[in-house]
Amino acid sequence: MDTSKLKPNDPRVKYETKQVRGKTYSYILGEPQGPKVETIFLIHGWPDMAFGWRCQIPYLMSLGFQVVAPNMVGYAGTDAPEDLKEYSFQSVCADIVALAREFVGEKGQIVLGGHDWGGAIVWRVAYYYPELIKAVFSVCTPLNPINTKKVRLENIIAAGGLPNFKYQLQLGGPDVQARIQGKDMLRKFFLALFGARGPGGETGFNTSEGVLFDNLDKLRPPLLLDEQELEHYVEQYSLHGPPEMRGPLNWYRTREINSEQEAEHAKKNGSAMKYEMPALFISASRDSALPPAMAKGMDTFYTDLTRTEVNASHWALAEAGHEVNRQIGQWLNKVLG
Ligand SMILES: O=C(NCCCc1ccccc1)N[C@H]1CC[C@H](OCc2c(F)cccc2F)CC1
Repeated sequence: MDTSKLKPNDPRVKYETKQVRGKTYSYILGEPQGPKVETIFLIHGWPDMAFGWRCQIPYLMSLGFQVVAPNMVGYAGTDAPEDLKEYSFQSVCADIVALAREFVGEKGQIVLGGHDWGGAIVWRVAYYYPELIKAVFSVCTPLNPINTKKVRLENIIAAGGLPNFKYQLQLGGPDVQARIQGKDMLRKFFLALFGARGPGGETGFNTSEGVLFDNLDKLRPPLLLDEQELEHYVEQYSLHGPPEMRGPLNWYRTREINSEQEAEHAKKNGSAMKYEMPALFISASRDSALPPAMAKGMDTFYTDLTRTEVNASHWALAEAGHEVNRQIGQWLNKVLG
């Protein structure tokens, strides 16, 4: 079968919706040609959508997987509720479990993969619902152990910690939501986030400041997306009326909810984390938000962790698509036998 990357509205896959815990979830569904090996769920990050897995979906279908790639809460054809609790790790995990049960039933299992925020989510799903997960992998995002300390990100950064997370302060604030509205601004926003440069090499985003609004008008191709892909991101993000970025940005407004919920969970269940299922972590050598060094010490939480690396930026799924696919395929072959 043709394993080239999906185009926008590609006829090789289906575009469906399901009601999940009171929300409409839209997702890409890829069916294998022959007998189904397993069902695999792919969870995207920010500012992305199911289409962000375009290089992986046809490849995994060719290996015999049924592939489900949801647009996560707040994104594209999925609802963007007002209530921030709907964007908390525990709520998003429950959404994924409910959607997975629609495909594999009450006793079945899935293979679960994530990129970026999706990587943070898959580690949480595998922690809270290990019985559902046959194998789990994350691209770029290392494990962030259950966070029972209620330290605010502002304080960590003011103390000189996590400088590579400083952009998250801007994203959680009002500016990007207020200033990135309408198709023209969305187009400039995606030029910035997917690596377009100005005539003097200016960037439109960096991990210490976030979106650099003054540079947005200077940005020109090339970037990691081609023209059709860029338009597809703009179209899909425009499905939510202005302020189009409210849903995606809500993912940066849940730190306190998450730490409260995780402290509550830890009080009842302890905070020991041990992953017994096969796990794969693919780091991206040039990811400025999630550098490989952040994974230091993560191995101790796993009984069966495979660690690999790809030579790529944060956008490893598209930038190093073939290598990412090769590493996932090799690992799946090893763990599924
Ligand atoms: O913000 C994210 N992605 C946007 C990247 C934008 C970008 C575009 C182009 C170039 C560079 C960057 N991702 C989140 C994903 C969850 C992460 O939180 C979990 C977590 C911890 F809190 C602490 C330790 C490890 C850990 F994974 C925090 C980054």
